[in-house]
Amino acid sequence: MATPATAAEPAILRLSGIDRRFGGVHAVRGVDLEVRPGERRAVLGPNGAGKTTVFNLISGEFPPSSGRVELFGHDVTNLPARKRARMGLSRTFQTSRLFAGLSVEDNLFLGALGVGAGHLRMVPSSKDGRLREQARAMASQVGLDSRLDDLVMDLSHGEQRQLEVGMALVAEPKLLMLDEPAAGLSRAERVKLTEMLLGLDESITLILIEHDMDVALRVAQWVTMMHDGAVIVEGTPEEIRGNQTVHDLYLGSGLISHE
Ligand SMILES: Nc1ncnc2c1ncn2[C@@H]1O[C@H](COP(=O)(O)OP(=O)(O)OP(=O)(O)O)[C@@H](O)[C@H]1O
Repeated sequence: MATPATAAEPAILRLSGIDRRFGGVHAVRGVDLEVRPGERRAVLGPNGAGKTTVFNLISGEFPPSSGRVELFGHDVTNLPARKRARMGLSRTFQTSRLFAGLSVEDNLFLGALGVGAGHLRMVPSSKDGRLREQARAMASQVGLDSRLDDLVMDLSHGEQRQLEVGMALVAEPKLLMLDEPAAGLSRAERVKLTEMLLGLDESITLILIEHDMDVALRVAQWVTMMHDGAVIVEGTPEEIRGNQTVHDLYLGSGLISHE
């Protein structure tokens, strides 16, 4: 299926027939997916559709039962998560991976150091200043500049989600993957998140799992809809809004969660 990007551009991510079973649960069934550089892609679907499992297969939390994962033109099917992170993949998780006892700035500093990518290194002090600057700039980008010195444990839920996005971004990824970044955010926070995502540098490719249709369909140029482990529809946000299957399954219910 064609995507909005030109066919001449090589894919930044290609999944070919990936399958994943957990014992008797067939969580992901023969998924093919191609994402081009700079694309904004949303992955939608009801609870249990297999979205997070696909994310885990892309980031390398575990391997597929069968099929192939290519990142930045390389076969990474059997490469561990930290190596994929070093190649330029950065992601958030549904559950927080922040350092609750450290400040916002220190979290972002550690993110800039590459802690999330699993390669913390000793930094000469000359570089320390640059990374601190990077951390502060990122706090501003995700709307946390007034909270720099505050401990993560003292942030609101919404602020923690903003920081998680900042932690993923401060590593300067080529591919950014966000797992339900709007979950639990207030309406005002969701609007801010949407603006921030729309303002991301064009060089960053974004894949987003999101139950909030306003956020997902505003940010995405292309949408992949999953159900029961498989991709059932792909299209532009307009096509997705007008698709009867999607409507029956998801949008028409008016529900965010079906379980
Ligand atoms: N580690 C695991 N062990 C066993 N079953 C799992 C595991 N991870 C996911 N599953 C199962 O795989 C299926 C797909 O789950 P997944 O979390 O990928 O769905 P999802 O679309 O991300 O759902 P949600 O929107 O609720 O996050 C579900 O039936 C889930 O219970």
